[in-house]
Amino acid sequence: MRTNVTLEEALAMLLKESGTIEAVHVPLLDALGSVLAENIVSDMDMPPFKKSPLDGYAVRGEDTEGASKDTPIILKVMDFVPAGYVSNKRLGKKEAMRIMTGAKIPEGADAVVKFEDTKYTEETVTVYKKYPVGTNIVKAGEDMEKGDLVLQKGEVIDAPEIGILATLGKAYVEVFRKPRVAILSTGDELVDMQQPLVEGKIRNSNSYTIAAQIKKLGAKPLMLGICSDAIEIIKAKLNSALNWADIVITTGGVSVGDHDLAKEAFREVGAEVLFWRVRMKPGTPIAVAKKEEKLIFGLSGNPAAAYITFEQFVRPIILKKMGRGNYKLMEVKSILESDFTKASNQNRFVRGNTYYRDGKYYTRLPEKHSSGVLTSLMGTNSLFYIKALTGPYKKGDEITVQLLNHPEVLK
Ligand SMILES: Nc1nc2c(c(=O)[nH]1)N[C@H]1C(S)=C(S)[C@@H](COP(=O)(O)OP(=O)(O)OC[C@H]3O[C@@H](n4cnc5c(N)ncnc54)[C@H](O)[C@@H]3O)O[C@H]1N2
Ligand code: MOO
Repeated sequence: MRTNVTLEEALAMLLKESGTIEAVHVPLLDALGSVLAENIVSDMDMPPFKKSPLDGYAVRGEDTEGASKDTPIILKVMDFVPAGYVSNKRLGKKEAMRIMTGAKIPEGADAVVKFEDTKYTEETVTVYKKYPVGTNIVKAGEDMEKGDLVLQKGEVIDAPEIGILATLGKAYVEVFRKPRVAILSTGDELVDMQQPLVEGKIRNSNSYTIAAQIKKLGAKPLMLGICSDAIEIIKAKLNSALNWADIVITTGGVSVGDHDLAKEAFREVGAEVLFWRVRMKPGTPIAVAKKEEKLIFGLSGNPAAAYITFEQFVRPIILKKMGRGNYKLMEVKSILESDFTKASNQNRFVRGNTYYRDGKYYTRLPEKHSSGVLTSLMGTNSLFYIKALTGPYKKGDEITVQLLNHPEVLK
């Protein structure tokens, strides 16, 4: 087991130890937020036929030859083609068909004139200028052609990709399975919210915060509830978690106290502890173990430390398992809105609320910074990343922040 590793060493070790999960077939909408595990090749032209981009009249370009304001040309309207229907007639000389946006261009027609540029009756349409062949005709395959590699394995499926897959009739798609992540909160002081809050106890909040963090990434949380500081119970819970989950998270019991049993429990279920303690604040005592392909993250019980270490270490592993190539948090330069005078002899992550105004980011800090304080995580959309041995920082200084969510744009 390694101890007191740097942030970079810890993350590199974890990324090396974890791969991508297997692929599964899921109904199209369930693929939202997942990563595609297959290449998608179009088996058709889209649109499948030449279509009109306008409401107007389908004509033959050559019939409009010589048309002008003073010498308009009158064509005979011989059919009507709404979208979704086809005309079984063929357009002949000096003929036109009334056509709606999205309808298939009838045989014989090679241009479309929009309503506003014509004068029309039930029987005739008058055209005032020349429309060269191809005017206002959408080619078959304008969007995608048969044989096109439309989406590639590894792409993240967002709303537009869902639409493309629907266009191609993919009711099911192959994606990397969403990881199952079990959460176990340890500590004799914990009660769940249904239980009475007797003296000396506090309610378990970590399981809920972490389940929400997991859900936000598109993975599947399983809350195993709370567990007292008793090695046999922790072991039993860990074993059942390892049966189901791809990743296991515990909180509490990773420090040096008499009841800090997490590392011992990890070893007793047959896992190898990769490291314990990372040179960062908060969350220093994090321990990570590995059993077969599964990582067990032992996060600090302190709510803010658990939240921040999840973002630094668990988030990238979940994303990598989901097949995402890019799992780094975006870093931006921002202007600090208040002083931060605490000495930082190691890397530190400070809760921040970053917003954007007139082309610049600004970051506000909460009043309380203790890793046991949950309420100052409220509104945290970013982390002020203080590198070891830098600072103190003053209001107005340019700082580096990691963005956890999109900042608000203020006027
Ligand atoms: N002698 C030392 N003591 C401590 C050290 C140290 O280096 N030497 N490190 C401190 C630091 S830093 C941290 S962080 C904590 C980490 O402790 P644990 O991970 O063992 O966590 P616990 O002691 O179990 O809990 C810490 C704190 O958080 C509360 N907690 C725990 N679980 C939950 C939960 N599910 N929901 C809400 N709150 C929870 C718990 O009651 C404690 O107050 O160790 C320091 N000590
Ligand atoms: O490492 Mo701890 O989370 O600072 O209180």
